Amino acid sequence: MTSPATTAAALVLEDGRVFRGESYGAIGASLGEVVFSTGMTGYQETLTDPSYHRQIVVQTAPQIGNTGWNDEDDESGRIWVAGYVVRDPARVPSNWRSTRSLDDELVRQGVVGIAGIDTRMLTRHLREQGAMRAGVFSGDELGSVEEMLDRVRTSPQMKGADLAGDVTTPQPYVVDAIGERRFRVAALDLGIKSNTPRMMAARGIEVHVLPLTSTVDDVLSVKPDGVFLSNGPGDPATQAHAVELTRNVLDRKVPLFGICFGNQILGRALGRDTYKMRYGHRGINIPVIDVATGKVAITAQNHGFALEGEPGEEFASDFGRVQLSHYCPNDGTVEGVRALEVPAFSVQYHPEAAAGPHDAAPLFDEFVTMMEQGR
Ligand SMILES: NC(=O)CC[C@H](N)C(=O)O
Repeated sequence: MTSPATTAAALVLEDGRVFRGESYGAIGASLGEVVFSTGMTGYQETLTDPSYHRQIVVQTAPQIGNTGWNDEDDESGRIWVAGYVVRDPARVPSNWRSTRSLDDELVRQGVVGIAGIDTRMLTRHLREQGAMRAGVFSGDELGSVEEMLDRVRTSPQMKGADLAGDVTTPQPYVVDAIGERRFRVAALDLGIKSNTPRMMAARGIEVHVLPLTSTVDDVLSVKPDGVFLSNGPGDPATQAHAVELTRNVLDRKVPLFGICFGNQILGRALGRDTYKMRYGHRGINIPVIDVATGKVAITAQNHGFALEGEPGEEFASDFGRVQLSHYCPNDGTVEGVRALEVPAFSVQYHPEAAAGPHDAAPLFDEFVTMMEQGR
């Protein structure tokens, strides 16, 4: 096999650091917030997770693309990452489900990437300096460092980014329950991953996925046994409408469950602020402690914002007492919130875990129990 000619590419960070490599996927320019993910598997799920909208993802796993691209693992209808940074792309993908190479899929979807990067050095830099704006440039877009840096420094920040509207479904749709329908859930789509309704459907839940602009009447017209707040991209501080909607749901005591962005929205609805973390949590082996039981779960995560507060802290809200129910022992970040007087809880991590460990899957059963008790 002869190796194809390579095209030079550069990753330019807002602080002036430049990493040179070769183009991977589409040739062109992409701008976004550069973040690293430590997952050793699941690159297809990562690439298609709408929460990564406007982010340039660095994979710390050195080899990417080994299992190609398949028709089953997408978490949404397209790749959402703005750009992609890898060390060593697979030359020959191999998997029984693979229908094409990752490289070809990135080209097909116009996603600009870069390969041959020392992703360990880059990750250490991001851990020290924090996630920041960056650009990947190749082909005609590869300019002088000054030019490229100027484009990076004039691109939008992640703090203050209002992005859920870009990824939400334009129209409501229904995911049928598998087997007998036991419950109906209204799921507010802030960037929902396909595996979430699937996990609910497997528990007899008919999921009505609703656009971000839905009103409380739209939600109630589903006659929901429960309301779900999904994951999603951007800064939770921009989501005033979702927060207000959540407050209306809490007022009516409809059981409510949220994941990731949904956790931040519920926390804000209960009066807590969110802040931007230095470099966030993205990976599939991140420990979380449940304050109530002291048990540790190994979890899949993808977040750059978090709720303020101390592990286990209790406080008064407009809806009664609340506890910050889960935290990450690595750094003390709040990873869950539970209302103690209305039926509502949420977690910052991913019980749908695609890819990832299944420790947290029972949270969907807890939502089911909450809906049973709500009847
Ligand atoms: N996966 C998510 O829902 C991410 C939530 C939010 N955009 C964050 O980065 O923290």
